[in-house]
Amino acid sequence: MLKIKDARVVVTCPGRNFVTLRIETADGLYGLGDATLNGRELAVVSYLTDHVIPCLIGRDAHQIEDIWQYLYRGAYWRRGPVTMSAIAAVDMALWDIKAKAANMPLYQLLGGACRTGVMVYGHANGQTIEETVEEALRYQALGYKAIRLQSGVPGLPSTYGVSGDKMFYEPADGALPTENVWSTAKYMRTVPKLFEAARLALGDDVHLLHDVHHRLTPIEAGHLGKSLEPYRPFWLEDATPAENQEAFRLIRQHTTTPLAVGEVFNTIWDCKDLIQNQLIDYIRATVVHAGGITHLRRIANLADLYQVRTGCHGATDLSPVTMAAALHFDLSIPNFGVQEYMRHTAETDAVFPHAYSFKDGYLHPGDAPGLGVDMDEALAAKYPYSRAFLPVNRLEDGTLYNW
Ligand SMILES: O=C(O)[C@@H](O)[C@H](O)[C@H](O)CO
Ligand SMILES: [Mg+2]
Repeated sequence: MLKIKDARVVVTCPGRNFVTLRIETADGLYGLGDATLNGRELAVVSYLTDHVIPCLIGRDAHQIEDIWQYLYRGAYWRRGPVTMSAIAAVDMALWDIKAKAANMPLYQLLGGACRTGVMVYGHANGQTIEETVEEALRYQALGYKAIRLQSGVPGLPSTYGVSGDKMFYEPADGALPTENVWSTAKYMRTVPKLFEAARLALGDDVHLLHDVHHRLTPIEAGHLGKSLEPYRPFWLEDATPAENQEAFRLIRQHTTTPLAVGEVFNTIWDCKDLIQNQLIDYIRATVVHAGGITHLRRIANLADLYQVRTGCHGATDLSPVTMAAALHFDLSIPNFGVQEYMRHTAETDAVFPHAYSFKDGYLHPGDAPGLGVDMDEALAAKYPYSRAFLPVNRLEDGTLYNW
């Protein structure tokens, strides 16, 4: 028995907000879990402190599955990003503790390494197609085997995925949500030109990805997928909002461009139909927003039956704790596809020192016991919470649209 003695939540903002759960056992072991939900952070803080932590004290940290079921079924109100991020944080911290107790890196407990490294994709973005291609060449020179391309759209003042500080794109800001303007027609004219230019400049050996960020109708998505086929994209991400899983059938009827979806999913129920009907190629659910390693493994196992591979979300709002958890998971599953990797700032890396490292386009979680991530709490305390919102999006006539 590894008795849970204490647990607390730490909120810090080294450039952006992170919520971290720290669970301690009676024998002095501790584990970390990420609970960051971008733009809605404090809801998860309250969920953990007010409703979860009191139920954890005294339990056996070894009983990961039982504690997962206890929190999921015990809430009665199932699913949802706040609940599932809170459960994820507990799950990550318990896996961290178990692997530390075994004195092994977590991936060993998950079945051992299935590959030598985790292929990651970086984000190349620019105001123009030329600038984006230039940026992509920079990623290629750093060794990246896969690169996501997002460029500004002529006629629109700002576009999702494009920022001044290129390596460290962060959409959340402001005392109130930023308002962007969107035109599907203008966007649809730009993306094929971007892919044509990028394929020409980068050659055939690099994987090119694109995120539509939930902005098209199914028939528009089918059209975009078809128009990108000549440039062989690795995937088209979040082509339509996925509350309507059935919509992907329509997209599929029109294009062989591989489809990725799921960064906003929080349980297997959000992607079950998409997977079983073979309507997607990559599932993007991730450790922190989909109930932790325990639940993500369940999703990956279902996906494996249908040759659907993983492509875990890995934006900067997922802390180094999630990044480490994702890497142990990625290394250990048979149907890994690719891992998103947006570099954290130096301030964030200093608060969360970690064993994972990048080499030649691959990340490796390292061989430190547990997740291989720590938290410098004295440093974390120097960066108080700062409220930030994700943007909203309006059509040119002012209609509120999907961001
Ligand atoms: O779609 C992505 O890749 C991300 O940038 C998301 O917009 C972000 O993680 C939301 O918090
Ligand atoms: Mg995305």
